[in-house]
Amino acid sequence: MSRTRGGGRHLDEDDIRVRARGGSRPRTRKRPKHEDAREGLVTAVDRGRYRCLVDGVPVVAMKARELGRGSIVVGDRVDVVGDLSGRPDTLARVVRVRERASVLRRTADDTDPVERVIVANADQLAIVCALADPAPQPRFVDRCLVAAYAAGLEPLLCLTKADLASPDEMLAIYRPLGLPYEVLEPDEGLEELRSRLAGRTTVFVGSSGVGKSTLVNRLVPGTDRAVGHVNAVTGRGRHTSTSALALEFEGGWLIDTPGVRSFGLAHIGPEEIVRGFHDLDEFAADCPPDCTHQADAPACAIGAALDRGEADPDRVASLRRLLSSREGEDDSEPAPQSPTP
Ligand SMILES: Nc1nc2c(ncn2[C@@H]2O[C@H](COP(=O)(O)OP(=O)(O)OP(=O)(O)O)[C@@H](O)[C@H]2O)c(=O)[nH]1
Ligand SMILES: [Zn+2]
Repeated sequence: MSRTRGGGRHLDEDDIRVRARGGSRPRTRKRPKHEDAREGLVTAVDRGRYRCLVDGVPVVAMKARELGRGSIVVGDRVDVVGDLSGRPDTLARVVRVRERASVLRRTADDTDPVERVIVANADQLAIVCALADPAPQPRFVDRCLVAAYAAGLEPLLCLTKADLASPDEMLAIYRPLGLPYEVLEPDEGLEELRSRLAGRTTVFVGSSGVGKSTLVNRLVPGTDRAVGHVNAVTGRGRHTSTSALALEFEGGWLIDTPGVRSFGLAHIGPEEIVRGFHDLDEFAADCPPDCTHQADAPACAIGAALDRGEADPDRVASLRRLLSSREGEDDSEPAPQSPTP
């Protein structure tokens, strides 16, 4: 039972708005609890339409009015009612968003007070960074790490284009963080990476040209078409404007984020970053309120632990670098190799 008034004609955004505002809605027989709702997973969002996988069938849905302004994002587990056939020109309704196990957020830049949830329920953040062409951007990686720690996602560093340059320098920077990482070449197998992705929900982020699409395509062949030419929500032939797209992968999900080039970190406090450093977090409990934990912070307990030889200097340097990554705005330029004390 499609909600179209005029039969199975093409629905567009205006149709929906008109109908949602319209006063006479003979179709709504009240089903307050939506007992017939089925659970779905949101795999793409495009201008008020949600593509949901419901019992293995991709269904396009709109948001039920009763949900108000709350956001629905890729990765959300939702309850869906209405036409769940998945046939063209049918439109179901999302009536509930289930509690999220995690939310990955961003702001447009570090001063933007409006934070936006990009993806829900992910558990891993694959940070794609090229070793050359474009030059590695540790600053971008740092900001992604901060976003991952704040969201409670496990970071996974994917260093691409290893055929062009050595990973040694980048690995030296990130080794103290104990990150899982993958060094990737175009002609080498992806077995280890695959095993790290299987059964999990992984968000891929990367700045332009680092080879993220190439990598996602190698993992899930055929996504090029889905992303580039066919609208991921409606399946129709026009370019998509989705900001994220979930692809099934070996018992889990890969979530590509074509529109996400950087993370504004305005919404993330220093505590959330320190929380990602389990070995330093306990020292921080003794810091004065609003401690910056930087080298010049008075009475910083992390600094004191460093002086006593109880904190790992490389870890402290990494923490300080991540803390200061909140202060800049521009992700796009390669980071100056700042020698952190
Ligand atoms: N040498 C080399 N080139 C690669 C590798 N991976 C991707 N490339 C090339 O790098 C360029 C950018 O790759 P994309 O996969 O489009 O990069 P992207 O990160 O998706 O960037 P956008 O398309 O801007 O989102 C393309 O010309 C690829 O062929 C690699 O491992 N080695
Ligand atoms: Zn401190």
